[in-house]
This record gives sequence, C-alpha cells and structure tokens, in this order.
Amino acid sequence: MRLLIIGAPGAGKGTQASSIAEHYGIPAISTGDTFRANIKGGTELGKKVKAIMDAGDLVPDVVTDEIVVDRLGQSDAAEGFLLDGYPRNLHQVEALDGYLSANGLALDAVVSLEVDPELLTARLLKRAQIEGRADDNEETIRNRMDVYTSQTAPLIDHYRQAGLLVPVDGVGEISDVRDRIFSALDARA
Ligand SMILES: Nc1ncnc2c1ncn2[C@@H]1O[C@H](COP(=O)(O)OP(=O)(O)O)[C@@H](O)[C@H]1O
Ligand SMILES: [Mg+2]
Repeated sequence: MRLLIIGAPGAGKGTQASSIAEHYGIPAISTGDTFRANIKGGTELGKKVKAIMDAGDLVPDVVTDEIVVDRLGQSDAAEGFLLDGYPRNLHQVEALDGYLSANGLALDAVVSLEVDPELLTARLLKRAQIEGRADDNEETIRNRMDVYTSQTAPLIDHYRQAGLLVPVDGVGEISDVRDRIFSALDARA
C-alpha cells in the first residue's frame, strides 16, 4: 500500500497514521515529526527549520522534497508507505509524482480527514497543554490554518480528480475514525 493522509492541522493525521501503518505493515513517514526530531537533536536541518516551524510557515520545498525522497528510498519503504504531512502544496505533489513515476510506482489512495474548523483549533489548544508543541499557540495556529487553506486544501480537489481521494469523517472517538478509515480503504481494494 502506498498511501497519503491529508487534513488540516489538528485533524488527527498523526494519530491515525500510526494505526494505518501498523495495520498494513508499512512505515508512517511524518515530515513534521522528522523536522521536530532534528530540532530536538540540534542538527543543521533542525537549525534551518526551527524559526519557520515556530511561525507556522512551510519549510522550503527543496528541503522537504529531498528529505522525503531520501526516506522513500530506504528499504523499509520499498513495499509501501504512508506519508503524513507531505505533500502540503501543489509543488510537492509534482515532486512526489515525479519520484514515483520515475520509479514505476503509484499511489493507491489518499485518506482525507474531514473535521470542522472550530473543532480543529480547540483540539490544537488542548494538545498544547498536553504535548507542549512550540507551534500550538493561538497565533501560530491561525497562521497554520491560513497556510493549510491557501496551499494544502487545493490538494483535495487534485486527488479527487485523480480518483484517489478517500474522504473520512474525522469527528468522534479515535477508534471510530480508525474503523471508518479501514472500511473506506477496504471498500476500494
Ligand atoms: N510537507 C511540508 N512542507 C513544508 N513544511 C512542512 C511540511 N511538513 C511539515 N512541515 C513543517 O512542520 C510544521 C508542523 O507540521 P505537522 O507536524 O505535520 O503539523 P500538523 O500535524 O499539525 O498538521 C508545519 O507547520 C511546517 O512548518
Ligand atoms: Mg501531525
């Protein structure tokens, strides 16, 4: 399975990505987690992206594309993968398509987690209290939502037109959302 999970900040991508990846025995690859690990580890990449992430802006495509392509080339991703947080704009869509077609690969499905905007902010502010993520404050959340609306939301139409979109209601218990994802993916197979 070669899958993407897309959705607004706070939609539950990371949470559901773990379950999906475990279910299909594929790695969950999160660009956000990769950047956060680099910030924590004090790497050159971490230094480059920290201020950008703290502001809620997108890391430059050249940086992000290279990280994803490197990661997809590792052996554990050969039979499949789930990307969480990538692609995040139409340029990244093209970079991913280019990589996949150059390697004779294609996506199987794009899970789109649908959650009301008001609920998203509430979830992120709650997560701020639990996880203390630097970008979960009101000002940064507002910018991340704007960036999502202007740059990432257009991907939904793109993947719908490509016949890959699997829309899933992301509201409710985590386990209920997970079951909806599995039935929606099973129904396609
Ligand atoms: N594909 C990407 N392109 C550019 N920047 C990214 C990408 N993925 C993650 N980032 C950076 O990491 C931040 C956090 O991403 P992420 O953990 O995926 O947030 P969330 O899960 O709340 O949507 C983003 O605001 C952005 O700065
Ligand atoms: Mg996430």
